[in-house]
Amino acid sequence: MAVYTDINEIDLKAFLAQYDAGELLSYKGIAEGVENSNFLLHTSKFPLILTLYEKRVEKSDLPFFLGLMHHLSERGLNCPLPLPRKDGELLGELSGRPAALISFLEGMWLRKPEAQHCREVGAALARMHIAGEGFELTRPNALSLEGWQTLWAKSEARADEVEEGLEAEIGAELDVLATHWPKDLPAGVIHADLFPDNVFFLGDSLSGLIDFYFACNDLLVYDLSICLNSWCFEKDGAYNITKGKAMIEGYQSVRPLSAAEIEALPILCRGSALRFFLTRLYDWLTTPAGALVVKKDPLEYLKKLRFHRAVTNASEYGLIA
Ligand SMILES: Nc1ncnc2c1ncn2[C@@H]1O[C@H](COP(=O)(O)OP(=O)(O)OP(=O)(O)O)[C@@H](O)[C@H]1O
Ligand SMILES: N[C@@H](CCO)C(=O)O
Repeated sequence: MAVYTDINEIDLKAFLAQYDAGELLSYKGIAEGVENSNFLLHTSKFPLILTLYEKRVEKSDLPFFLGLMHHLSERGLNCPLPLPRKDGELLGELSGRPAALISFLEGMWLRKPEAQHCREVGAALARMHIAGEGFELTRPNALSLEGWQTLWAKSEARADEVEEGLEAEIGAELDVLATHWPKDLPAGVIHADLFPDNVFFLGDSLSGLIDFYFACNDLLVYDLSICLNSWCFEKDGAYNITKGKAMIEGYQSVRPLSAAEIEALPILCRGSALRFFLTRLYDWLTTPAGALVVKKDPLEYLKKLRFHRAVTNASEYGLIA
């Protein structure tokens, strides 16, 4: 359960009084997620999500995340809208953490997405990339090449505890990625964590995207590689080419990829698999036993990384030339 910071009713009522949000009727912690503490609030006016920002979120990045949700929402993307306080600020403080209220989005995330859902996610991702144009703030990707090196330095010495030989394998992978990472591809605002639990559906229709707390400026097609990794593999570790093809077609129905972007897909998929392997590995090694959070398996992403390493051509993802 991701409630790292607890709140009490008195503090919450005082916090809420800074907003034009009505009277508090009820609140409860939300069990999902691993990054921040989330609560569902019911007030006399509307339901709201209260987020307390935890370890991996820099306070100085919050204007980017909250401003981006506002920007995307104004451009017609269905995503949560931060509620301004009476003084106009989007960010407040509760229980010693930076905190914000955002609108509640109807829908549920899919435990077993199918190809048709992957197609919708691809299209929604491309719409987000286009809607992000013109956003005036920028934020470099803290979890790209340099950030991976920093994370790795913190886990490297204990990596072989997780699987024998990992220290050498990941060290070599980082070198390959540093040498071959593409630079001159179309860039813009990316979501950077568009996993199934961050996409809501009502029935079979996509109803919205949430959790913009890794959003940043990076290569647009890198974001697609994150979605291929998180949506298009089966539980047994096999890549589902039907889902991959549907996702890429969905994306291209809104924003066609250039030849250079297509060519870069295998290396980008390797990078994004490594990114999630590294954050999971770090959490695996450092989260204390008994913490109220479900740790995610780093080896799931190691298997994906190995799959991508063997890919020689983007057509293996389901792309039709
Ligand atoms: N705007 C929203 N509307 C409805 N439910 C929401 C909203 N934001 C968050 N939630 C609920 O809270 C849960 C956790 O939210 P979120 O994914 O932002 O947390 P996180 O800790 O950042 O998670 P992650 O592990 O995906 O990074 C979601 O799965 C969803 O159930
Ligand atoms: N989506 C991430 C967690 C949030 O960074 C993962 O599954 O590892």
